[in-house]
Amino acid sequence: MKEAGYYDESTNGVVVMVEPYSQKELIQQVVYRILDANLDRAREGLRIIEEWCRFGLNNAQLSAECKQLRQEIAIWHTAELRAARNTPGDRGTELTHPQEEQRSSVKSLLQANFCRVQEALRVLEEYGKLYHPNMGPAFKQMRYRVYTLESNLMGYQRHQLLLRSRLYLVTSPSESLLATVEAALKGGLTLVQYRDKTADDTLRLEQATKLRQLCHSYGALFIINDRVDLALAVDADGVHLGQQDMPIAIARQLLGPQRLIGRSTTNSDEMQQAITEGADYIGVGPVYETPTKVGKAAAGLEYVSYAAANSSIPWFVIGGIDANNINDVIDAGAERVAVVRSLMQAEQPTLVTQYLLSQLNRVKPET
Ligand SMILES: Cc1ncc(COP(=O)(O)OP(=O)(O)O)c(N)n1
Ligand SMILES: Cc1ncsc1CCOP(=O)(O)O
Ligand SMILES: [Mg+2]
Repeated sequence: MKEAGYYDESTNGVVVMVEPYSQKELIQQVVYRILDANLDRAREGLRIIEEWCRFGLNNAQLSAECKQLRQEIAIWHTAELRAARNTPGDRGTELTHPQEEQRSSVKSLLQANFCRVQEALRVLEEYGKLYHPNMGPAFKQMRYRVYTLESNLMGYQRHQLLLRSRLYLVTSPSESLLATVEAALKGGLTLVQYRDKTADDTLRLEQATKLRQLCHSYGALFIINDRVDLALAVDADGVHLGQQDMPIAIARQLLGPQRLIGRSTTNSDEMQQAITEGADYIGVGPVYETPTKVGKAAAGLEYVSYAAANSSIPWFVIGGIDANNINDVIDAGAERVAVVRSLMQAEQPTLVTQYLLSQLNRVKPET
């Protein structure tokens, strides 16, 4: 015979009951406590995610899936499991990780809570097998649903932010790469592409990792030029592919449905093909000839007007655009602009970002 203490809720205080327990009963109590704690943990984590889906994203479908999962979990939270609770005696409640106290962004908050929910569901799946024959399979299925929820939520957020983005900074090699990008982010930039055609992969990995962290800390999207492998390696939001780069279908297979794929286009055929192949956005240009892309002929303002009338997905005009001519491309129908030199060579990237955005924000978006 063993002794075990527990918290008696009926007296509303800490009462250590000393009762005779068999070894089997003692183990059962421990299993019940594990189930009770993890049922709470999974539901709390889902509630935190649900609040963002509801109030942050205003997305009824994602909110409903969180709610449905919470309700399915609640069904398993029986009175006998609740009765096994032993909060004052649980040393684990005092343990917090320093990272739990600090979150750098909503994204990291959501990721931490998805992690928490998935861990709790895994515990419920394993220990649940000792409680009821249906509990293990039920929680396994819920765990997979939470993976799908996470992927859908992250993909939805990316697409929403892409739709809201009017200005796109494509970087060029620079001594002050991070400082320039940060200055532009401070001005309200929400979309950045890392483009370095000559650096070796060690430097690309290092710079792309730092830029991804920087962009995400400002809530901005981070895209990699040309390289799907690099995009995956640094957990970027997507990749930008030219006509000579990897086909969209293969990139999609590698990146999955939730990351963004952009495609460069210089004419109507390339535009239609990019849309048919499932690009999330297109580059339209070069509108003007530019030293950043030597030898590439200008597509001109006519192609901008064509895109305005025909593109069913977000499109960014690119090539030679600056504060002096931005209103010409806007007049031709552009609502979104991508630039390299205008920001990378600006003395005050924050001010230039604010100016370009102020011009673009005068037009109402179609998509
Ligand atoms: C937004 C955007 N549009 C077009 C391009 C050009 O891509 P690509 O034709 O592959 O040329 P490189 O940039 O790889 O030299 C782009 N990068 N971004
Ligand atoms: C990468 C690219 N693709 C078409 S034009 C261009 C470069 C645009 O650079 P800038 O904004 O300095 O003219
Ligand atoms: Mg390319």
